[in-house]
Amino acid sequence: MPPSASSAAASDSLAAYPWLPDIGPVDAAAAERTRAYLDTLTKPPGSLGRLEALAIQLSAITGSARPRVDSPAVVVFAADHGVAAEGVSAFPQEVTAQMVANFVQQGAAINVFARQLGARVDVVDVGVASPRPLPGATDARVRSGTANMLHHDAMPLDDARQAMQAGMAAVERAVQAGANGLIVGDMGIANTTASSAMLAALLGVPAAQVVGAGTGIDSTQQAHKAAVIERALANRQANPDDPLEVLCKLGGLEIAAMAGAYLAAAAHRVPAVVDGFIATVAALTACRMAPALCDYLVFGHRSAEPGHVLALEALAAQPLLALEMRLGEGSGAALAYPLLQAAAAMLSDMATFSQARVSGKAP
Ligand SMILES: O=C(O)c1ccc[n+]([C@@H]2O[C@H](COP(=O)([O-])O)[C@@H](O)[C@H]2O)c1
Ligand SMILES: Cc1cc2nc[nH]c2cc1C
Repeated sequence: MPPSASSAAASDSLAAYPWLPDIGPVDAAAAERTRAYLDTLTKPPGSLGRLEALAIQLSAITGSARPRVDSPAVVVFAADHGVAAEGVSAFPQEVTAQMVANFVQQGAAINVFARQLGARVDVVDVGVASPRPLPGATDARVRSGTANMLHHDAMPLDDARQAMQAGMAAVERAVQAGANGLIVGDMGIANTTASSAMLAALLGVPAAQVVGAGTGIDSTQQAHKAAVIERALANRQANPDDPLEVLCKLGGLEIAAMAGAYLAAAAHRVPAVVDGFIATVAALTACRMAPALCDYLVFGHRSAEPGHVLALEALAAQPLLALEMRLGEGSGAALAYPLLQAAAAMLSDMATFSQARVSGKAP
């Protein structure tokens, strides 16, 4: 996107959503300098492929010739979904709170992958349907789960805004504590239903095209899930051109918090790695609210959830990994994170042709 288009979009979003942080365009000059510098390093030009594009993006985001991403933080937002009552998940709702306890006790996949990165995991309750507070989690609960979108709007505007602000606050804490990279994850039984409904509304596609197995439902259950979503879409009539309305009518509190987290990370010029399906729907929503955001996001992986491909295409995003994972929690983003570190190390540690006295390309 040319800088003028991007800054116009940024100020448009500020006018529409004055409570969002101001996000300027990424640093095109820093990106250009890194693009040129990469060709002075001891490798055939372009031979490190998409790692080179990633290094350029890290320079564009941070404005630095030597971007640093050595101190990542993981934030997992947890919330429940009223639509779970429709039998759309393979697991019962209480698993959300139980997994929050597992995150706190360091036993989940994201804890294991975060440890490999030396990153702390902040588990933020923005809407779990359980007694509060959840020991060891950050209590930022807006309400105890959304309403069932089949019969009511998932949440009022004030709740969505509060959840987005909880996401921003979590990033603020991480950045103040020294984080220079963010891995954002989700936990919420039935949140693939909410994400699928949002995506179908935003893209104007049938639910059957975006629905998948989630935590592991079979094809009959998937047909039921798609039918529930179609009825919810008909009942809610969300305006596809109003991403905040789509979030309120069909979304979730952790989805709102993730959207806020991406926006806050971009405002701090800190790269945020987007995880799987739910995370990408949150990113799409945030990018529709503040188009300048998109250049600040790194897409970690392509999940096995079929709607993820459509969400990525809508963002023109190319994920780094494709491991057939469908876990959430930020697990795919955490596994991709070492690629950001490799891209940054390439810029800071590789010798140039002249330093290493290696001959350049033959004329
Ligand atoms: O991130 C993904 O791509 C993803 C795909 C399928 C399932 N999940 C996780 O599984 C939960 C939602 O699945 P479900 O079947 O309850 O809608 C929620 O906690 C998500 O983090 C996550
Ligand atoms: C066990 C379990 C772990 C999860 N992590 C993210 N979503 C999940 C859903 C379930 C069911």
